[in-house]
Amino acid sequence: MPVPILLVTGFLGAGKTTVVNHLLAHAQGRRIAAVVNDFGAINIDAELIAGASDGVVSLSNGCICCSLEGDLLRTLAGLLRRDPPPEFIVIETSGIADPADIVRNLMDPMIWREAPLETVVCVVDATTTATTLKDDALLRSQLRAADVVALSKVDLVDGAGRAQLREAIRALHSVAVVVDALHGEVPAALLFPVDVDRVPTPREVGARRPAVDRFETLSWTSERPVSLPRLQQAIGRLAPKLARAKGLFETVEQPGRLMVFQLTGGRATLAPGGAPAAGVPRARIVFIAELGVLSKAEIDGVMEACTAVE
Ligand SMILES: Nc1nc2c(ncn2[C@@H]2O[C@H](COP(=O)(O)OP(=O)(O)OP(=O)(O)O)[C@@H](O)[C@H]2O)c(=O)[nH]1
Repeated sequence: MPVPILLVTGFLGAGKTTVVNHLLAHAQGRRIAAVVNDFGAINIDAELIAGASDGVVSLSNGCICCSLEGDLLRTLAGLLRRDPPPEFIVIETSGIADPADIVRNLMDPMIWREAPLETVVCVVDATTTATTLKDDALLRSQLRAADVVALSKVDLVDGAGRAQLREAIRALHSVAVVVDALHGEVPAALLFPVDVDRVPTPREVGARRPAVDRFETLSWTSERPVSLPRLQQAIGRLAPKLARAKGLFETVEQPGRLMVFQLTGGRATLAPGGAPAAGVPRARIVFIAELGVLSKAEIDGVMEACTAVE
């Protein structure tokens, strides 16, 4: 039986992991394997994915649309050799991935025969303005690859903003189904094929584009817990330069449990995470910025002050 692939794409921090987690939580007994690509050296997403019944494979420190494309194909081949193989495979791209290149690779005849690409979902942060969507080539490419556009964070915009964004999406890519996806809620029927005997049609893909390095990732780790008031100050300083940050760490205030830190679209949030794992640093944060905007020395300088003992 072919194993359908669901590709989840979308810009940095759009809400892809949230969509994947919602999907896995509503898998209704289906055996799903998740492949998660984080651009940074530390794959935070793999730890934030819960409930992939057939396991999570993490690909980090590069992008599966370019530097890690061979790793993706090898990973898929490995999943298909499992006994029993998964019933579905979900691939979460990194936020800087151009899905057109991934789609092209997934049409490799060997992969296509055993694991056809069924659906491409593009998660779009509903707070994105119509102008940004039109002006950003990467966002446009992510959108144009999609069968389904899932609007995340609809709770953060009013009806008029949402309507404008929907109109801009329709103007760029009228064939996609656009749905509101508050906290990742995309209807399963849009993602899982109803008719398992139907073979997906191969997709048209354009010529390969040269990879353009627009973002870089910097990782910071520490064996010491983070002080929350100091972190707040540090993020206040760094935020204007950041496209995205996320991390897992213990805090001075509540040692012995992990906090999940997220910064996207200038909004920082902190949520309780699981128990700290042995053998990994107590604090791990990945920062993503436009090339040349931030240096490792600056990150280290600002972040080390968050752990300094009085
Ligand atoms: N308010 C609100 N926040 C959301 C919603 N969906 C996702 N988020 C938050 O947005 C932040 C980023 O979500 P993720 O799912 O990690 O985004 P991502 O696209 O996987 O991020 P990258 O993999 O780093 O590109 C997290 O703090 C989520 O909790 C939503 O519908 N509403």
